[in-house]
Amino acid sequence: MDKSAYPYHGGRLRWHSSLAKLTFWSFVFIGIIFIFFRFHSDPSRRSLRTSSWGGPAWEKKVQTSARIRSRNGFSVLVTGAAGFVGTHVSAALKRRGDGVLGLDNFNDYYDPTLKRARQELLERSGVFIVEGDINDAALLKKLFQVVPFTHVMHLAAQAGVRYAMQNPSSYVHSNVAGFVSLLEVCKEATSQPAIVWASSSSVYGLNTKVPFSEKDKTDQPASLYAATKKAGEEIAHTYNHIYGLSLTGLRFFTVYGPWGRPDMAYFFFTKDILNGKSIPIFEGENHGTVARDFTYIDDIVKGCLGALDTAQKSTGSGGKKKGPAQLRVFNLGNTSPVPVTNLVTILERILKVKAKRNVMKLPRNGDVQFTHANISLAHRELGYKPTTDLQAGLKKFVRWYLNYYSAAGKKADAR
Ligand SMILES: O=C(O)[C@H]1O[C@H](OP(=O)(O)OP(=O)(O)OC[C@H]2O[C@@H](n3ccc(=O)[nH]c3=O)[C@H](O)[C@@H]2O)[C@H](O)[C@@H](O)[C@@H]1O
Repeated sequence: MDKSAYPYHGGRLRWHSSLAKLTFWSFVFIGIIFIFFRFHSDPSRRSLRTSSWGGPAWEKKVQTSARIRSRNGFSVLVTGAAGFVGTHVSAALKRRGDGVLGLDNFNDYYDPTLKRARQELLERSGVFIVEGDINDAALLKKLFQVVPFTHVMHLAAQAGVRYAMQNPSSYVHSNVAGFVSLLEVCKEATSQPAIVWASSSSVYGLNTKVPFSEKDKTDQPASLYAATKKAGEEIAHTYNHIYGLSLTGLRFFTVYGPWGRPDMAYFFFTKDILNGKSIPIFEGENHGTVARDFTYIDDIVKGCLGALDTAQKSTGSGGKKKGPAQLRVFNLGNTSPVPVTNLVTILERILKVKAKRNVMKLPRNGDVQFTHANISLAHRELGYKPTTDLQAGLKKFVRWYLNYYSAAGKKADAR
């Protein structure tokens, strides 16, 4: 057929096809822009996205959750309440009659489904978690207007040692800026709360003298994570000095257990062993042992409660210091380091599956070769005495893991 005999028809076809092309390329363009903003946006901004808050119904929920139900009980704001340690501490405080209000930004550093499941667990025991970021000063101020918190258990943080190389700004955002934002609001309160917060064993960095003691220097952090926790300790000193805030930092040593963090080795080793995947096991120079002072969550919770119970009142009010206030730092470890290879052997025994071990040199990714806590100070001052060894604690973890991931058909979306 001679196409030129039908010029109009041919033009229409051409017009249709160019319209289709235009539409197609517009979608591609919009898609690229969407992907760009989804994956390249500043993580700090991403986590600042908060759900709506405020209004009489919301305030009532906040007040009810924070209401003290025991004699001499506390009213505690728990930041990072949907996190691993935050969930356990919130539940324990609630159980003994303290008022507890949670705050969490539910970011996607690891599977947020797990955080939502922890939230459900807490909600069933009467703990409400406000969805918001510690950098949101307006939200924090509002919370302090609604509830005169006696204590803040500050556990919100960007955790994980190795991830700091991938997303450094998230550490500065949460562990430095977020901490300052929280302290700013606390110091302004008419009745300043006492603050207990999570530092880390990683502040001991490249130290070689063991066990690590609070008296040791902490000026050789091996990761940005450790550096931000160390910065937190210095910031705590400043706010204590200028504003009279009572501050207690707890140096946690590799905390593990049920409802744990999927980015941690014991957790994803379990997942990978069960899936027949090989696991990378780090070793030091000349096949040197890499070991951790793994500490069971229930022991850590007891340490946290001990710290809250012995925290003295802040002395300032409305941003003005009235006198010297308490400033403390404690190691909370198990004080019996276990080589990572032994951790794997224990998991093999519990899971009844042989691991595919891929032993490799400790990468330069922020990891240190060993940790070991001296806990005599915490024992003396907080009555802290860990009672769970790694074998017993991992058994409890595996029981929870199998139950959690089989029960709801949930996928162990560990990393
Ligand atoms: O105690 C602490 O301060 C820190 O404890 C953990 O950090 P880490 O001890 O490095 O815990 P994991 O990431 O679970 O690693 C445990 C051990 O397994 C080793 N590992 C890790 C990953 C891997 O692929 N292979 C491997 O052998 C690490 O070198 C380390 O010795 C937490 O992730 C930090 O948030 C916390 O602050």
